[in-house]
Amino acid sequence: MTRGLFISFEGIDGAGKSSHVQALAEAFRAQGRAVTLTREPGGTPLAEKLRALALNEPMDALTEALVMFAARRDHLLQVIEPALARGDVVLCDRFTDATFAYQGGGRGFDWSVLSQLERWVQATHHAALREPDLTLLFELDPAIAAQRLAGARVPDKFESQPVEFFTRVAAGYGRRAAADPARFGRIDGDQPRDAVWQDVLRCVRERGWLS
Ligand SMILES: Nc1ncnc2c1ncn2[C@@H]1O[C@H](COP(=O)(O)OP(=O)(O)O)[C@@H](O)[C@H]1O
Ligand SMILES: Cc1cn([C@H]2C[C@H](O)[C@@H](COP(=O)(O)OP(=O)(O)O)O2)c(=O)[nH]c1=O
Repeated sequence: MTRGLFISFEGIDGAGKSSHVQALAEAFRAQGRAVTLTREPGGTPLAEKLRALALNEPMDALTEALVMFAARRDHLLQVIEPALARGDVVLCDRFTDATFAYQGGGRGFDWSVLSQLERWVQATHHAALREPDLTLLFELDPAIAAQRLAGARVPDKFESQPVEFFTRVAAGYGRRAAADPARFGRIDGDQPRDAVWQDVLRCVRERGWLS
């Protein structure tokens, strides 16, 4: 049976990841793979309710981290683990690196507490610590990301944060990538869309997952 694959997409808001999630799903389907396309926070009815709270209601950093991990636990058990067990390619728009980047880096919440929560939440019957096989990290100067987002959509609680917040978020992502470089494919988001897409394809192809 085909082994499941778990790929997450990360980056500060406005880094340009969204259109590539759908395109990568189509590339895998074109080669005969079943794809589960999902997102965090969210991906189940319960986790989508938690998403609406997390993205709209003011709350302290620990509450925010707990809501993110509660949503993640439900999503992992209901959607991600069953899909991986079927042999699907799971493409997830954000996963735990976002909690380290936003709640850890952005909000300044304790990194070691997040590591403990990660170990608790991501232990399942299938894996001692479920993590993506590959994380595509879209990197872009926060000032350029803010320019791209201006006028593009109504900002949520995170998107309306100042540029300095996203500088800290980006540093949080950098810290996660430095701790586990083999898991990360770092993509330069400051390129035309097609060049970014070619870099996405290269990261997946060099692992032998797409021809
Ligand atoms: N390579 C690119 N160059 C210029 N603008 C881009 C590029 N990729 C995306 N955009 C635009 O930037 C904005 C944010 O992109 P989006 O994919 O929604 O970012 P994210 O999902 O990372 O928050 C959108 O208006 C999008 O059309
Ligand atoms: C998964 C996750 C997301 N977030 C934030 C990052 C984003 O600002 C927001 C939702 O992500 P996203 O779906 O990328 O937003 P959009 O639909 O506007 O592109 O939630 C956290 O703060 N912590 C987390 O653990």
